Amino acid sequence: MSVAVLGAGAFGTALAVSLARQTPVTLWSRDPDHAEEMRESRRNDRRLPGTSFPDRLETTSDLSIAAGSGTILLAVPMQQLRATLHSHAALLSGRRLVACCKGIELGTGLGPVSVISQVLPDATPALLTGPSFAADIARGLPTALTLACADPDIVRALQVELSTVNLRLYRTTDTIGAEVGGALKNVIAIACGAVIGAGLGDSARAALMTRGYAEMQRLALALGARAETLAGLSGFGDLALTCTSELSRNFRLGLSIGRGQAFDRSITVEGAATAVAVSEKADHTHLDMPITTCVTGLLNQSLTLDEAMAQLLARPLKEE
Ligand SMILES: NC(=O)C1=CN([C@@H]2O[C@H](COP(=O)(O)OP(=O)(O)OC[C@H]3O[C@@H](n4cnc5c(N)ncnc54)[C@H](O)[C@@H]3O)[C@@H](O)[C@H]2O)C=CC1
Ligand SMILES: O=C(CO)COP(=O)(O)O
Repeated sequence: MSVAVLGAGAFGTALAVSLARQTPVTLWSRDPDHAEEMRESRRNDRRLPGTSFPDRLETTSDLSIAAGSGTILLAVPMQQLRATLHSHAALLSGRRLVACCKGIELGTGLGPVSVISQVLPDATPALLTGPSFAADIARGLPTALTLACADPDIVRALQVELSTVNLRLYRTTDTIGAEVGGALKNVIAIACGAVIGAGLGDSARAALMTRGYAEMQRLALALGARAETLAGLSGFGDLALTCTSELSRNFRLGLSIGRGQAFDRSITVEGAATAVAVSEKADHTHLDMPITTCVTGLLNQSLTLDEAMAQLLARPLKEE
């Protein structure tokens, strides 16, 4: 079996490097210069510096070559997923497509599996998500992730195909739970970064993580997910990683908000758009998502951090 990874960012490259230690992998970049640069240097210095490519990793900017692989991983940012699928619909239709992005689409409120299903109804969509930094995967450090696909036979086959000696995949058929956990944990990580950046303390962070988890569960259950999925790697696991590590870009965006510093908006920070998308969804469905709403307010500068904290602390007292 061979694998293609579409999107030569940090995560796509890390997955390609990891998988190419055991199987042939084609890494596709939309930019021919980038694909050629990687082919010559055997590295991706633009997005994942310091990692050498295994022999079985090839790069290309020709999607018809990449699409010859049996399984296709989509490692483009969430808000670019629909455009990528539309641009290459003829080659991707009817294929096994494993989304590797985390987020909820602006405008539609859909997660990655749902976007694939909508754009390419003949494809078999899956989602690879959970706690992992690209740098850790590329170095071959021990990692465990969730692989979600509605089809129980296909998810088993993909689990075997995409697990490696260092990358252990757990499977689930609950794609909604996996989508929501991976998306919302980034929003909560921005909130946690903000309180740490402002010096509000580890106790405040623990409160946000726990109540943020309650928001993740509330949204996921309302959409038909299973509670145990949220307790797994794609939910609790990724929340724990992202809210506690400065390697996380979402957490670092929060830190910069808390410290009143500028942040480079060209960096991929999925939680920013997802906060807006989820706030809209919460409004339509009358779901109570106070932390997500506050993060949206911080990002669009309609709220200061002091005002956001005051709002959260002044909410009516309730049962846990
Ligand atoms: N970096 C990490 O540690 C991890 C990232 N992820 C997820 O992976 C996804 C991608 O993140 P990164 O790779 O880190 O981002 P990145 O910013 O390093 O790379 C994104 C890549 O997507 C490409 N791209 C953007 N729009 C495109 C389009 N329309 N068509 C083709 N290619 C396009 C860009 O050229 C770039 O190479 C995100 O959803 C992120 O949440 C998940 C786990 C870990
Ligand atoms: O998803 C991730 C860890 O699981 C990566 O986090 P960031 O996108 O915040 O860097």
